[in-house]
Amino acid sequence: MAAEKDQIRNRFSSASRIEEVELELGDVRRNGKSQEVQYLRQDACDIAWSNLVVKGKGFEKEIIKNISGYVPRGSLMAIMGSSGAGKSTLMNVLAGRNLGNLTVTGDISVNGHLIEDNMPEISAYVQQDDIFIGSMTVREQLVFHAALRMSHKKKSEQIDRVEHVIEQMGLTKCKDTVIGIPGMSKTISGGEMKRLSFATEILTDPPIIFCDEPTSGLDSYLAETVIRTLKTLSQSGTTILCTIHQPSSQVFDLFSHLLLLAQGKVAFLGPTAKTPKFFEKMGFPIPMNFNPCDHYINHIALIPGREEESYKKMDAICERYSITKTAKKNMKMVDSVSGRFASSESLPKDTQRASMFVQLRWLLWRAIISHYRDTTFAAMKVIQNLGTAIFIGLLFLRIPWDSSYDRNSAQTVTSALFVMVTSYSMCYLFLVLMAFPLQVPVIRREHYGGHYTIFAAFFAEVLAGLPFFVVMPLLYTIIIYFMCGFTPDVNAFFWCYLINVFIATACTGYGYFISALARNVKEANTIAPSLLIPLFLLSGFFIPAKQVPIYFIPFQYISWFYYGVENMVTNQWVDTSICMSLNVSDLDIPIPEDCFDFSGSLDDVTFPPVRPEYATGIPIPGDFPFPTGVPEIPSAEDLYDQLIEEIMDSNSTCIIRGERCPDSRPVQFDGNLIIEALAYEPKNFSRNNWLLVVLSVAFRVLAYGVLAYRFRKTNR
Ligand SMILES: Nc1ncnc2c1ncn2[C@@H]1O[C@H](COP(=O)(O)OP(=O)(O)OP(=O)(O)O)[C@@H](O)[C@H]1O
Repeated sequence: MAAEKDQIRNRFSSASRIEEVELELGDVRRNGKSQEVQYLRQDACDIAWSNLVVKGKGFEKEIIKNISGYVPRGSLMAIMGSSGAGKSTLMNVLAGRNLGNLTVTGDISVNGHLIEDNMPEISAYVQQDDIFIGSMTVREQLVFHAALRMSHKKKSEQIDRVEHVIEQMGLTKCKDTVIGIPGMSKTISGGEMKRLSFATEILTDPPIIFCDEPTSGLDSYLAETVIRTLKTLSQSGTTILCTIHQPSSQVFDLFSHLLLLAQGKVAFLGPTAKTPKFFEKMGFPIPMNFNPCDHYINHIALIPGREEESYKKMDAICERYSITKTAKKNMKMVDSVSGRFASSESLPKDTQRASMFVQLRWLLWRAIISHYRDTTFAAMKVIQNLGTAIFIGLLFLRIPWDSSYDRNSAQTVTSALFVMVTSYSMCYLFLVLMAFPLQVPVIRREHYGGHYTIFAAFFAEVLAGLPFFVVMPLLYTIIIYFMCGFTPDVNAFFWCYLINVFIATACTGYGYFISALARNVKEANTIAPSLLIPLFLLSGFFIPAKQVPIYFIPFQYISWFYYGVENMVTNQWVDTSICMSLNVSDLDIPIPEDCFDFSGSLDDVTFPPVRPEYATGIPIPGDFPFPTGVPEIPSAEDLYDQLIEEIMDSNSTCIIRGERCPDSRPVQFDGNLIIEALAYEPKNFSRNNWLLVVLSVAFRVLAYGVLAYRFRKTNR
């Protein structure tokens, strides 16, 4: 015994804490279970909490009702209770996580140091749900965490640690397997996921580990394996607290300590070995061949229909516990250690946050893997883009590089421009909405774990996405531009591509913003249409920009549809000509012979200008959807009418000014008329391009702001 204590004394830096170690050893011995000695690590931690009261924000009802407790270093403690007893709430409060909706009063100390909001820095928290970036392999997940959380160590040490943890958690078989996304792609098994969660958290060998339901979803063998691993860790001095639901007897036997919660109160807290005696003294001995956990829970459960009786029984058990020797000893420990030191700065830190450069480097590495490794998702993105482009091309098919627009084809091309911008925006926006919200919970958890800043995570994500937004628009533009026979001009082609890039970056920025507002993919996809439709309707295609009601003007300012469509229409039609066929022989009125000699250049009669009333393309609300938005080019008959009027009025020789159409059709008129009819303005071209760039940045800044606000420290 003396030798053991000496051994511990040598390993343990703070001599003043030896009595507690002795107490722990005493507890182990008194239960007569084993000769095992706990060789405590240098940075081992004991946890105490006093007068802890927890309420839901805005609720009067207390979830945790003024409880105090003490967990000695090196304990493996099970927190048990019936459903709704407050286990997860207590765990979250002790771990300092997920406190956004809770009001907490009371003190929590580690080694006597009062904890404020720094528990995450000195502990690991294995949460119930295993969330990862699914396109990483098991090993990459650990290498990434080692790089960020052990940046103060050499690379070789990090890799050694990764390999050690892989072996320790039995992940060797699947170390190079891609983790996968549940419900979307093939994943490693549930047990492997759980072990990977543990491996990720124990990489840095933290002195305290919180585990929320570590065995949920595991079969009995795996559950025992996981708890056995925790047992080994605790034997080296790590303090581990687990909420757990009715473990098997074998698994339960591995826990050194038990905390039973009964509707927010302590029904028992102490060495597991003392629990049977306590219940026996209460008159509830464990029946033969009965799982002790089931027995304990049965006595502290809130039974539906017998609530009053259940509460009375719970109160009796809690009161009885409070006068036991175990409770008194606990209280003594709480009183002696609680808040002994005001500052907790000297406590061992689990994680050393890497520099911003290291954070960005590794986050970018992960984001690139996440964007481009998942071949199914990448292929889906490409197919979606190219498929949409080909569909639009086929729908508005024209001879490529054909400059001879007639009335119909001018309308078709203008519609194609609008459809190109809108469907392209939708494709890109929903790609972000399908992918980014999946990453947000991972970012949230890792940010709260202190591994990196939201800024680094978001910036890396944005950077990783950019190549896609540059390359894909090129393919998209090539397909549509040629299939739809847009204006045959190299400059115009490159502008069309560039505008598509600007639109892609603007609409994906909006996608990031919506994703930042939502809690998951479903929510993001639910709110997206209502945030998108106003911007879509304000593209200027349905209602000319100048007729937008004043209260919608702010939406118009942030509508990339408006800037994008205006620029696409301008790019296509500015200073181009639209040729019309005029069949002179069809006319049944006398026209001077020379009237349609198009070879001349007389200016006596100008070709009738298309008067605004001819540009009847101003949308009619009832005529939704969009093709009505295309200005109606005046028909040849309309033009004849005008022309003949002019001829009659002027009584002059009738020769039309201008050049022949390239294909010998007689009349051409200015494409600017289409721009005018839609109330777009060519002079806005560069302004719009700049505004698209500004929107791309502004939406991303906004998305970052929302994430930073949602995941602020006080919301942890
Ligand atoms: N933020 C909150 N606001 C209001 N009530 C809350 C809040 N969080 C939890 N509760 C309530 O507190 C009680 C305890 O919840 P908690 O999740 O801690 O129980 P639990 O013991 O972990 O239950 P289970 O085993 O079913 O997960 C429940 O009645 C729950 O509805």
